[in-house]
Amino acid sequence: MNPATSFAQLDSLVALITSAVNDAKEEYSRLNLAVPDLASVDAHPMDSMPVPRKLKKAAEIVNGACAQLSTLLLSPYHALYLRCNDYITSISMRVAYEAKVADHLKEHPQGLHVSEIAARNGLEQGKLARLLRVLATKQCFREVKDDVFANNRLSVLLCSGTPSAGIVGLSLTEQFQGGNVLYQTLTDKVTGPSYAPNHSSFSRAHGGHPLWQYYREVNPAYGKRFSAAMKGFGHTLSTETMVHGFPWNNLPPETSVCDLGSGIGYISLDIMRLNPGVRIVLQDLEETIEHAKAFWQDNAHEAVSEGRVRFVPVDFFKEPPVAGCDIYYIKQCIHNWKDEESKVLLANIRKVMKPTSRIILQEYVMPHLSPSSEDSEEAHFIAQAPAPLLPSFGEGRLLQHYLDIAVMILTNSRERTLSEFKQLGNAVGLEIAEVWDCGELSALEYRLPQGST
Ligand SMILES: C[S@@+](CC[C@H](N)C(=O)[O-])C[C@H]1O[C@@H](n2cnc3c(N)ncnc32)[C@H](O)[C@@H]1O
Repeated sequence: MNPATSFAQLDSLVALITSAVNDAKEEYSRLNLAVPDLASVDAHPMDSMPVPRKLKKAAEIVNGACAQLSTLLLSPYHALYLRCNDYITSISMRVAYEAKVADHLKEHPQGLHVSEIAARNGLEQGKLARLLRVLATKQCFREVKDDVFANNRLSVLLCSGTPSAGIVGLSLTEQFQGGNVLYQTLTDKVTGPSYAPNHSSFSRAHGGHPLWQYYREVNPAYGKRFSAAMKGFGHTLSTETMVHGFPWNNLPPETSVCDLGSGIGYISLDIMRLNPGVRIVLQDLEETIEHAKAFWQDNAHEAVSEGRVRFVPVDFFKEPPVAGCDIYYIKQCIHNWKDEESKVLLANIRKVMKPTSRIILQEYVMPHLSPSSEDSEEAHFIAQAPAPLLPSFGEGRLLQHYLDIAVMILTNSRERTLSEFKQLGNAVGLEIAEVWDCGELSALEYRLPQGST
């Protein structure tokens, strides 16, 4: 190929980056906000507000295009080696998290010598410094002088008690341990082809227990951490955007919303803050509903005392949820189960729907990566990235693929495409009426077919 022709792909990627960065600057100017400072440990206003669509898209394009551009310019040996060793970031992060490095640095904004950090957590200082340097290279922690480390915008989120601490712990322990035995799980004649929860790699690494049973019977402390992790993960997925993606604020007063598989119900709390007229019913397994009660008592006790929220334990496979609600909201539960169980769950809801009831299922809708994919319905609902990026935005939307594998490891389940969601609904007599773009996740709206009872 003519060298000049081959430069076109470099130029296209750079042009995409330039245009996306300009969009980002416009959004920060419109909101009168500065771009976050990576060295700062203070929360930025953008961290707790709905991320504007234009800014989110700009970040996805920059992320996808920078990754693609650097892969073009690096030698393939170098690029491949880096990918094979991505886990070194995870293991370094685990050491920093377990050894509470961020906590130790909290009172030392100017930084602390690694010998002092090591004196507090008992690790060998030379090894600790090398691990922290890997993380600092990935913009988590800063090395402010030789062997002196300080927190920054990312590392401060590793501190105990922050919203992200739970999801960091879950990712780096139970999920990581499961991931370690994924290959054995996939090549085992029994567990490889199976989608049963007790055949997950998590189960292989944890005495054969499926995840929920493990939390209930073996490690309730991790079970509690999982509930907190789901709330923290809301920040990763930009909960605010998820809540603003569906018109919750237009629902008439007294609309009943059953949050099924609610966890502690933090999204429902956001929904109620957006529309105080709604009536919430939280439904989950008994022990999780106890966590939900405590969370609502701490964060919205007046809604509890005024009866605007009810707590009703359920096993959603064994019995239907509370009957006759206007909305059945179910977020990131179906992705934990294979089709058979998912159909039972949806069929149980269908049994108690009124003709006007809607199911709002909030999940990732997985894209096709191939530019030749002709799923026109998907193209209608799901934004495609501009060429020469992968249509799915490549690394710009890596998170959805990470989560797809996380649920493979933890619960032996998967994220689904739009046509798979359609098939699930059709199998139990439900139709998809709308797909709402909620930023990271989508909200699929299922209704009963017209004229059905
Ligand atoms: C991935 S979490 C999602 C929680 C919440 N919707 C959110 O997005 O944060 C899945 C939830 O399903 C609940 N769950 C699992 N099995 C269940 C069952 N048989 N009946 C009711 N809830 C169940 C879990 O306790 C957990 O809270």
